[in-house]
Amino acid sequence: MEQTEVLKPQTLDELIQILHQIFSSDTINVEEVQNIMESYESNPLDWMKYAQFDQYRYTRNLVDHGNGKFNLMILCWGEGHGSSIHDHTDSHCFLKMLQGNLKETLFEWPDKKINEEMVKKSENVLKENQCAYINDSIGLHRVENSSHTESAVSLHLYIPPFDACNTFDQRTGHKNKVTMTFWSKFGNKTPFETALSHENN
Ligand SMILES: N[C@@H](CS(=O)O)C(=O)O
Ligand SMILES: [Fe+2]
Repeated sequence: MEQTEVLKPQTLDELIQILHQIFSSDTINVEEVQNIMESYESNPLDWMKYAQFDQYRYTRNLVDHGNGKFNLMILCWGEGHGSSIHDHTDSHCFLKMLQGNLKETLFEWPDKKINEEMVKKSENVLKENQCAYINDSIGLHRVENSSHTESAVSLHLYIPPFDACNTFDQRTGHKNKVTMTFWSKFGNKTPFETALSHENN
């Protein structure tokens, strides 16, 4: 344990190795993981093959499935692309910037009984190499690349993995379960039919 705290991953592969070590035990030290994710200095040569964009919306590209314990993926955000407001299915979620900036807006969980505009808690711009953390007890979020000129790339770590989440209507707080899909896995584009049968967040 002590050892991993001082390790600075030099490459994405090294970061992945460290994550495998850390998650071989069942306890999660959020701050430790956040520090390690942050200490990796993004090098596009490490992650280029996973950075596959779509013209219309952000893509989710699987990098490593952590022996079933975690999912590590690279999300590619074109200009103006954003997510809906969503939860994280009781998982831990780490979000590290690899390129560009993303705006994260936090929301409170809506009251199921009342139909009203959701309450914004905070807004934060995530910059290159920064690593944010969220889980369902912190709240819900929306993530956006608000730039009209630059794309953005982020590295997401989910423990445990999940493939469905709830999205929320900002005006009413109504939720909707959606299945999430991978645009590519391990650098290979997902076949069209498989990708089509699911929705993105
Ligand atoms: N949690 C989202 C991305 S996010 O940046 O909110 C997802 O896994 O698609
Ligand atoms: Fe998210």
